[in-house]
This record gives sequence, C-alpha cells and structure tokens, in this order.
Amino acid sequence: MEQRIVDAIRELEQLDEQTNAPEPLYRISADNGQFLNLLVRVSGAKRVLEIGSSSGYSGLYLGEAARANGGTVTTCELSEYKIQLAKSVYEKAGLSNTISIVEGDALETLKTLQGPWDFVFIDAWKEDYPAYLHLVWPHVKQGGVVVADDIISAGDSPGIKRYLEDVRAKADARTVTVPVDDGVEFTTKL
Ligand SMILES: C[S@@+](CC[C@H](N)C(=O)[O-])C[C@H]1O[C@@H](n2cnc3c(N)ncnc32)[C@H](O)[C@@H]1O
Repeated sequence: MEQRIVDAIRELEQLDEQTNAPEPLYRISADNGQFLNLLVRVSGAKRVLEIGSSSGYSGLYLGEAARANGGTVTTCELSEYKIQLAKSVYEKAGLSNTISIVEGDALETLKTLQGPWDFVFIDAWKEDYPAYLHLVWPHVKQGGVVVADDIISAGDSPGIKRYLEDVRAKADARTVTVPVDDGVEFTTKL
C-alpha cells in the first residue's frame, strides 16, 4: 500500500486510542480492513458503496482497492464531525478523487443514489441493517457483493437477526457468515 495511505491508517488508529476524541470512531479492525481490501480487489469491483464512513478508516481500505480496479467509492455519513475528519483523511491519503462522501441520513440519501453497485459495505447502526438491505439490494448488480459488519459481535441485536433472516430468505442470494474480527455476512447476488 502507498505510504501516505498507511500513514493515514496509523493516524486514525492513534486517534482511536485517545479518550478525549469528540465522538467514538467505532472503526473496523485492521484485519477486517485487509479483508475488505482483498474482497474488492479480487471481485474487481469498480462501483463501491459504503454505509457508515465514520472517520474514513474502512474507506481507506475500500478506496485503495477500488482505485486499483479503476473505480470509486461512495460513502454515507451523517455526523458532521466525522464527515470533516474523513474528508481530511481521504485528502491526506491521496484518495479524495476516489472517495466521495454523501452527507446526511443514509436512510434518505440512499434513495437518491444511482446503482448499480458492485460492492456494498454496511457498517452503520445495527437496527437499520434490514432497511439498508431493502434499499440497496435492487441496485446490486448480478454477481455483486454485499458485506455487513458486526454480524457476530452484535448477533443478539434485533436488527442483525432480522438482517440475517432477510438475506438468507432471498432466492437470488448466496450468503455466508465469515468470522473475521466482529464477523461479517458475505452475500453475493446470483
Ligand atoms: C460503526 S461506525 C462506521 C465505522 C467505519 N465503517 C470504519 O470502520 O471506519 C458507524 C457510522 O455510521 C454512521 N451512521 C449511523 N446511522 C447513519 C445514517 N442513518 N446515515 C448515515 N450515517 C449513519 C455513524 O455516524 C457512524 O459514524
């Protein structure tokens, strides 16, 4: 990975350790980041959507891979603090031409975004996961991928339970839980 992307990743890891940050970052782990980066690379995804940018940490892994594929990342966030933080992080990493932030409530902004999506990463509040699946699935291309985070760590939450029921009930999906870090649900559209 390019040094300035590695530096941006390290900077956010250090910020995450500070107890006086204005808002918790709730970032994925470095292992999960590497996993997402590899998934985007091997799938050749060019149109990547992320729901829940936070500080931009996961976006760095997604953006590096999407750019290698000649693609872009669209990422949704509603916290003003995190939007500004992510923007500066993408800039420092040299990824601001690759990653664009859609500001506002993703439950609304997603209705305005054009698919098709090759790759979708869902990592916002867990109770909204079923709604996100409902909103994005029609816009996921055939052979496209949806990855949802915290499937094991938040497995008791009603949102995650419902998400798993819904995704497993889809006739046009194949899906599996992968125990990387907090656990991700990896789904492809048939
Ligand atoms: C778990 S954090 C995302 C972490 C990020 N993917 C990472 O690993 O760096 C969830 C983020 O989703 C955002 N979020 C929650 N609900 C949202 C909504 N309805 N629209 C947009 N962003 C939302 C929160 O503000 C928070 O920053």
